[in-house]
Order: sequence, then structure tokens, then C-alpha cells
Amino acid sequence: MAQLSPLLKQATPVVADHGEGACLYDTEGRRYLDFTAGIGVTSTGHCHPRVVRAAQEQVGKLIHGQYTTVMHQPLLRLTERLGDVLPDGLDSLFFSNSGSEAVEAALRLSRQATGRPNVVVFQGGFHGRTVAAATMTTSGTRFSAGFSPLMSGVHVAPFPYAYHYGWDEQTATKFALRELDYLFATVTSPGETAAFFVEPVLGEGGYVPGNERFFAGLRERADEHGILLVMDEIQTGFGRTGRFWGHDHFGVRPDIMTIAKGLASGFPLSGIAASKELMAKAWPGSQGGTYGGNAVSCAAALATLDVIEEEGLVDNAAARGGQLLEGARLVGDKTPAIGDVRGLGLLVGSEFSTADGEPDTATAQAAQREAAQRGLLLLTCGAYMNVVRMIPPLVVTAEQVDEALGIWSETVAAVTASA
Ligand SMILES: Cc1ncc(COP(=O)(O)O)c(C=O)c1O
Repeated sequence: MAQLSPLLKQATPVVADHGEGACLYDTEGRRYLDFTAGIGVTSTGHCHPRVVRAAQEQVGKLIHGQYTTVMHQPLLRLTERLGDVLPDGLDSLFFSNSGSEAVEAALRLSRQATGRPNVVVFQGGFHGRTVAAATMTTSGTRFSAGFSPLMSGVHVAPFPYAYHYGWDEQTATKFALRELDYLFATVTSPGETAAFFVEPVLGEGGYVPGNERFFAGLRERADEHGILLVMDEIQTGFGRTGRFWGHDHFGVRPDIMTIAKGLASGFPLSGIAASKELMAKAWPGSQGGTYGGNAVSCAAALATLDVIEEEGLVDNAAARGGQLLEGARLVGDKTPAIGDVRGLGLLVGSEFSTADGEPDTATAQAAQREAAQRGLLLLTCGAYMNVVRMIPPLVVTAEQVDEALGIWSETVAAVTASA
């Protein structure tokens, strides 16, 4: 009999049967508050009726039409519709299936457009698991362990992760930019650098928001040296942070943006956005794939965008995110086991540390298991998996946030009492 690969090891024993809004139900009918949203994917909640209807209708009309030969309506309509929400100047779109593919597309485009070999990524960033994206990922050595040689031309500068350094945000930001300049002076020149790849909020790296000064520093250096600024909005886009794009909080203009996850409420779809001029520099045939821009995924994305707009989900993410962060901080204040609670919108992380300031992976993972037993599904993140993160669907209600915080408070009390 075939078995699941141990690579598919799950953190909780839950076997999902169906989902509705912010809730999942297991095969025995037990209800769970899903504060994972399938790792930030089910933005409109599980099986939103509008998304289900759009997908069902599309399945009956056309499932697959490969864009190199056959263009289809959902792809054309989605492109037009995304034009309403994309940042100024990013008016050209290319579609793929997963976040990692979008990152690869952005990497190829930035090298093709600049003719430069190198990219700079930021410590703690997560960009995916294909070999190139894994090389650009520094949120944990596990993501690239054991399959070297990796891609060449990737250099790493610090991200202003104040808690990690034990500094305030200003000092951490100064340090990050100074180290970037040092990297340019010693290891790779800015003239050899095609792009910066950066997340507005470190996602897998521990839910660490960037800040205005840091991104302004990247933008200044990008403008001065003709480097492209690639914003990886795969986890932070489509309202997740309480603004439409994560970078909207920081007043910075990207040259290329990667999108995925919340775009299509669970149907595989990703892409990159850039200006027409920049996109025209991609070499014909060098980008593409059999399934990118699937018709059913595009139909689901169109419905997702309508739901986000009509149900005011960006504002809901801001309001519920504020409620969640405040509540998680109150829980964190009650125990020395949680050293920092931070986030932006509906991305909230609680970092577990031991008494001597070491990352406390064991307690974070115990909390994740305990919360699941109590009916709350959570994820961990951070280089040491010691940050418990809450990332509910954008449709989460105030009552569900209160219920989750109640479970979280009991969970933390239980795991820290037995520690
Ligand atoms: C910021 C970011 N970039 C890229 C990826 C990779 O996406 P995928 O897992 O769809 O390849 C992720 C996934 O978590 C992500 O959060």
C-alpha cells in the first residue's frame, strides 16, 4: 500500500473534510477556527459562494486554454481587472501557477532587463522552494539543505529585524542599510546587481514588518544604480496587511511585484507585474509554462477581487488585524515565554524565547499542537520555527477573533505551565 512521503509530515493530526468562511471541519465533523488560511491563501474564506459559483461556471465552459495558442476570456478580464488595483506604472502582467514560479519569473526578467548577474536578498526572506527561489531564501537553512550547489549570484544583506538584534527599529534599519553599502563596497558592486528581492513583511522569516526608512533606503540605492526593486507580495498582497499591498504601508514604489496566494482564494495562480517597457525586455520564449493563467483559476481570481472589494475585506483585515494584535499582545504580556508580539493587519506573530533569550522552538510547537486540540489551527514560522503565527482569512469576524484569542490565552497558559 502506498504511503504519504514523510516530507508531507503535518504539524497537527487534523484531516479536513470541508470548510466555510474562517472555519474548517474535520472528517468527524469537529469545527476548527482556521487561522492558517492554507498559508495565507483562502483570502475570501473557505468556499466563498461567489468564488465557488465562478469556478463551477468556468469548469463547465473552458478549463484549460494555453495562452501561447489560445487566449481566453478569464485571463483577459483578470488582466484588465488587476489594472484597477496594481500600483501606478505596473501595467503589464505575466501569469504562472505558484509563488516560486513568480519569483523565478521576476529573477529572469530582472537579469534580462539589466544584463546584470547578481541579486541582493534580505536576511530572513522567503521566496520559495525551486532551486533559484530556495537560493534566495534565507529564512532557515532547511530550505536549501542538502542540494547544493545552489544558484550563483545571490548576496544577502540584513533586514531590520529589531527584536532579533535586540535593538530599536531605527538602529536596526541603520545597520541594515550600512551593511548593504558595505556589501556593495566589498563583495558585489551595485553595477553588477540586477535587483533587490524583498518582502514588505518577512513572512516565513517570522512576521517582521519592514519600515518606511528601510524601503526608502532601498529605493534610493535602486534609483542611483539602476537596480530593480522587486517586492515579493506573495504573502502580503490582496489586503492581507490591512492595505491592498503590503508595500502601501511604506510609501515605496516597486519596479516588479510578485503575486500569488490570496489572489485566487485557493486556486493555483501567480504572476508578476511590471511596466510594459520593462516586461518588453524579457526574451521571447524565456518565460512561460503549460498551466500558467488557468481559466478556472482566473475566474476564481475575478470573483475573489469582487468579494474583496464589495465586502470591504481590506478594511476588515485592518480592523480585525488590530484586534488580533492587541489581544495577542495582552497574552504575550502575561508570560516571559513570549518575547515579542508583532504584525501588520492579519499577519500576527508571537515569538517564543527561553529565559536566556534563545529561540524556544519546543514551546512554540507545543502551542501549535495544543491550540489545534482546542479547535484553533495556527502555523509556526521564523528561522527556528519559534514564532507562532496567526493568518486567518480576511473574512474573519470580530467574534471569531475573540474566540481565537480566548483559545490562544488558554493554550499559552497550558504550555507554559507545563514547561
Ligand atoms: C513571500 C513568499 N514568496 C514566495 C513564496 C513561495 O510560494 P509557493 O509556495 O506558492 O511556491 C511564499 C510562500 O509561502 C511566500 O510567502
